[in-house]
Amino acid sequence: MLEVSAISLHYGKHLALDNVALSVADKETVVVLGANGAGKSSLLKAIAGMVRPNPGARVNLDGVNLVGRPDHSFVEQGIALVPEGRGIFGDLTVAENLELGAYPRHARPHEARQRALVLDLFPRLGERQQQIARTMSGGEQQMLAIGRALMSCPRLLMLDEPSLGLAPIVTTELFAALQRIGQTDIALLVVEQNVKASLGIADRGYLMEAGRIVGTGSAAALRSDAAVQQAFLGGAAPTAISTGVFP
Ligand SMILES: Nc1ncnc2c1ncn2[C@@H]1O[C@H](COP(=O)(O)OP(=O)(O)OP(=O)(O)O)[C@@H](O)[C@H]1O
Repeated sequence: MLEVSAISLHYGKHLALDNVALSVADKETVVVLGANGAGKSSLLKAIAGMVRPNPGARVNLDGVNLVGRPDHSFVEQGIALVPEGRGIFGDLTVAENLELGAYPRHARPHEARQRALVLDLFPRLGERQQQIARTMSGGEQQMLAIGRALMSCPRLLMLDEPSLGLAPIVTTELFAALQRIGQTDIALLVVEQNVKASLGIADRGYLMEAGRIVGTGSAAALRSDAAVQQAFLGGAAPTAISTGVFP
């Protein structure tokens, strides 16, 4: 469904993404792993149309290249990003945030259905409809951010560090909800420092280092890979990972 290729991105002279290629199949859950600064957030932003990669880049959704189109057309094509830091409207209520999520024209006819899906996934949002978003806990705000993204009827939901700053029990709850979303028609592309939890819900994964994809494999293969274990699962500092882990 999503085929990304030749994505290079400069911030001034700094090459943040170097010829990245990646794919996500229909209904698939894919995780992107990498140390801080590897380029994971930049990659999601490029796929969401929030930053413009270098000429020649392709973000193909069902064969249509979206690069160069205005950013709202990425949402209209069914791509939603829950950014790091959540991106909710803190001064608005839960209900208002969800309503704004359904703003894209294609999503409006499905607002009631999507709201039902969101409240089924996150019953707490139903109990807090009139609460001002910024007064909610971090976990509740993350649920609202995901709920707001779901209101836009995405076919591809991307999440940037959804568990950042959350307590372990809240993270468990969050990943259970993501797993349920992954069982629907929605494909997921997740960037996450919690490698264990993200590989637990993923079908496949990619490893990024210094702006490049350096490995890919099934979630099971990644989980048992020595380099991944040492860098992310064994308690060693998640610095650089060796290249060519999955040639
Ligand atoms: N707006 C920007 N201007 C300049 N440099 C940037 C900008 N955004 C990111 N960078 C740089 O690009 C590189 C990739 O950053 P990015 O945030 O994509 O990495 P990341 O893997 O998501 O890291 P983290 O896990 O720390 O968020 C880093 O070196 C970062 O400092």
